[in-house]
Amino acid sequence: MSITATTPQTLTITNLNKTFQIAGKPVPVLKDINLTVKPGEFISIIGPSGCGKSTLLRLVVGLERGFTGEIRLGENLIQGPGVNRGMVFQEARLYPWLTVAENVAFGLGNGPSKAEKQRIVQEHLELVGLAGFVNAYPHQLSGGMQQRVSIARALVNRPQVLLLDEPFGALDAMTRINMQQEIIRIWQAEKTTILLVTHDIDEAIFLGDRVVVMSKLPATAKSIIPVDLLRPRDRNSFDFVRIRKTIYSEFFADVEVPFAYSI
Ligand SMILES: Nc1ncnc2c1ncn2[C@@H]1O[C@H](COP(=O)(O)OP(=O)(O)OP(=O)(O)O)[C@@H](O)[C@H]1O
Repeated sequence: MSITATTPQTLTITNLNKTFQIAGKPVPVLKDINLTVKPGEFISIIGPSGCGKSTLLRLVVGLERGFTGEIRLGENLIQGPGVNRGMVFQEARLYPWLTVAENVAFGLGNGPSKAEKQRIVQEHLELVGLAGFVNAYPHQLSGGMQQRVSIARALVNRPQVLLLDEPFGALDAMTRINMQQEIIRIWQAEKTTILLVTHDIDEAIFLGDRVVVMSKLPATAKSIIPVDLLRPRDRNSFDFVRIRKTIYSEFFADVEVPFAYSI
């Protein structure tokens, strides 16, 4: 059963442009990004290193200012951080001196009573499969378990949009595949809208309803490829391989590679 209270709304990114100042010079990073994400949709974002994928997520979560264009959740303009959006980073970023439960409770602030907090934390630890680790400390957990804690912490305020910035990048291959299945299970239970940045094209296809391929700087959303495959997905199926080929050619179309690739 879902523990998400609010129904997700459409996320609309319109004519989004972001320029950084680097060594006194303007560096346009994002150029005319337009993307409409349906409530509960899972979007994967891939693109060359340094093209602005993290910047895009940071703009949606409200951590980055100074842009032109609009980001809206439903009717509301996004102008800063808010509890309707949660973010998970590549490294779990847990407080080492707090227990698992205290780390998850941290995001709840002072609003709920102690008993209410305990209930919410327990629910979310069950959701990520860590109900038995309430009193453990981060150093007593594996990398995958730590990432589950950070996912629970990001979900604890029942966000409408969950932003995942290479959340499995630091994990070994087996744990990564396991976590991909876990995130699908959580997404299907919670029906949260998800934007995932990844460097792994197979991961993007395995997880996403659509894959956004960004260009090199200044980055545009140069193609948006629907992944019309039933779930659970088979990475070796003919259609998965077909979509992988399409994405590879989009991805490498404007990136110089010193080798011939074949798949
Ligand atoms: N706070 C900042 N100030 C100045 N420039 C920045 C800042 N943050 C990011 N940039 C620049 O913006 C560009 C995009 O960075 P970003 O981290 O969004 O890329 P990315 O696609 O997520 O990279 P990667 O795939 O390597 O993680 C880079 O050229 C980076 O130097």
